[in-house]
Amino acid sequence: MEDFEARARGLDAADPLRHFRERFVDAGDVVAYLDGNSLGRPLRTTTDRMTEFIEDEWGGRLIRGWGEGWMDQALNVGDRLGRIALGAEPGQVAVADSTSVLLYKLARAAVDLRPDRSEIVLDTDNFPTDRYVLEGIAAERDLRLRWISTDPARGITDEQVAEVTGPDTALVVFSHVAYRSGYLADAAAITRTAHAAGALVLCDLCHSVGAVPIDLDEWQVDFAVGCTYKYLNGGPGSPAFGYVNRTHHGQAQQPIWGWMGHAEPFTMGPGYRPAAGIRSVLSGTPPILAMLPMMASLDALEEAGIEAVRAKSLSLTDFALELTDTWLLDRGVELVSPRAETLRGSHITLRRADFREINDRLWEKGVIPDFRSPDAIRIGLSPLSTSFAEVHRGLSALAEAVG
Ligand SMILES: Cc1ncc(COP(=O)(O)O)c(C=O)c1O
Ligand SMILES: Nc1c(O)cccc1C(=O)C[C@H](N)C(=O)O
Repeated sequence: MEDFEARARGLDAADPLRHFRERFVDAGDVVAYLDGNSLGRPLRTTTDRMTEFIEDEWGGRLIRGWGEGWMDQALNVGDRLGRIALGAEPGQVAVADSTSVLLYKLARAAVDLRPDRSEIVLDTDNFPTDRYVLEGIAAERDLRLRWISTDPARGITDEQVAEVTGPDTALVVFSHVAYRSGYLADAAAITRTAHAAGALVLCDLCHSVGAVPIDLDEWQVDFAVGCTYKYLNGGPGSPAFGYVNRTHHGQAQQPIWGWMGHAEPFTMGPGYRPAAGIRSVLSGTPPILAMLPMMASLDALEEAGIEAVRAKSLSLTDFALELTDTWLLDRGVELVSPRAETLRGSHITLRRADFREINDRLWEKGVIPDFRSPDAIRIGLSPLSTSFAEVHRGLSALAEAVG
């Protein structure tokens, strides 16, 4: 019988990113945190960064801060995020709002670029907010939703997109990594397929950003959104980001015409005139304070490099899959995630009828995976903060709980 605990120790000792773990705030009672794909852990430097900001920039500079950098912060942090994690040249990413709101703004802008087309393509297993927001846009713009039925263990494929896209398709919306299964979609192929039909794409990056390499410019994605509280450790409710490919600047027009997206916000004149470029994505005052934790995380991500992060993510999920195969699959547990590396995000999902109750028991013991109704447990592995020992502790507790 293999000693997996020793294996985990060896994997941690050989992990080139192991030093990053100490940089995260220690959650005293937590035995294994396996939910970084829902809410990432804070970096220790976040505390200093926030204190300094409150004392010096906000407390010291007060309203003068807007003229000393805050007005551009949503775009400067967007550029940095674009370079480190999104494969986006400067001037195409803004940090603002929540994912739901940005999704609405950019999907509306997208369908309005194809006014003679009547359908939005999406898949049945996309995250609820994506489905609901698109239902709302369809009602508002008198469009039809064209559903791709996805097997929860898989995600959306370009072949499926090819089957349903055509001259009526205005927009294809999909998640790069599926929230339930962790399936990694081929964003470049889906984009090519949509473009071949004359449609645009909007990609939801919530479950990939910070864990999986992304190359939005190279893939020629039209629009993208994502959150910063998962693998970017931005904290609960931290702002989202939106990407608008440069080719659409000056044409794409989002529907919430606030003063911060105006060409001259402080003129306060009559009538809306959108700012040039990505600034027009903004509506209201940018959440300056709420961007700070994510900035600490971007420092760490830049230092580690996204390729090394991806390599560790794959080793972590490999190890979790091996433990699953050895301890769980003969006990009525089903794996609902792809096994192939090329199709894997940074979480794996397991299913059994009694997992709701088992998840509650694990949380009581400080083992924290994530439960998704009706019967799935997600094991989310955040490469900079999760150790192999933690994966071992978490899955052995799960194995014990399933009996
Ligand atoms: C794929 C995906 N899209 C969107 C969201 C949510 O967006 P919001 O930050 O607006 O709650 C989540 C998670 O909450 C998600 O997993
Ligand atoms: N965004 C969340 C929230 O505000 C509260 C609790 C959980 C979440 C989540 O992150 C859900 C998550 N996006 C998911 O993949 O299920």
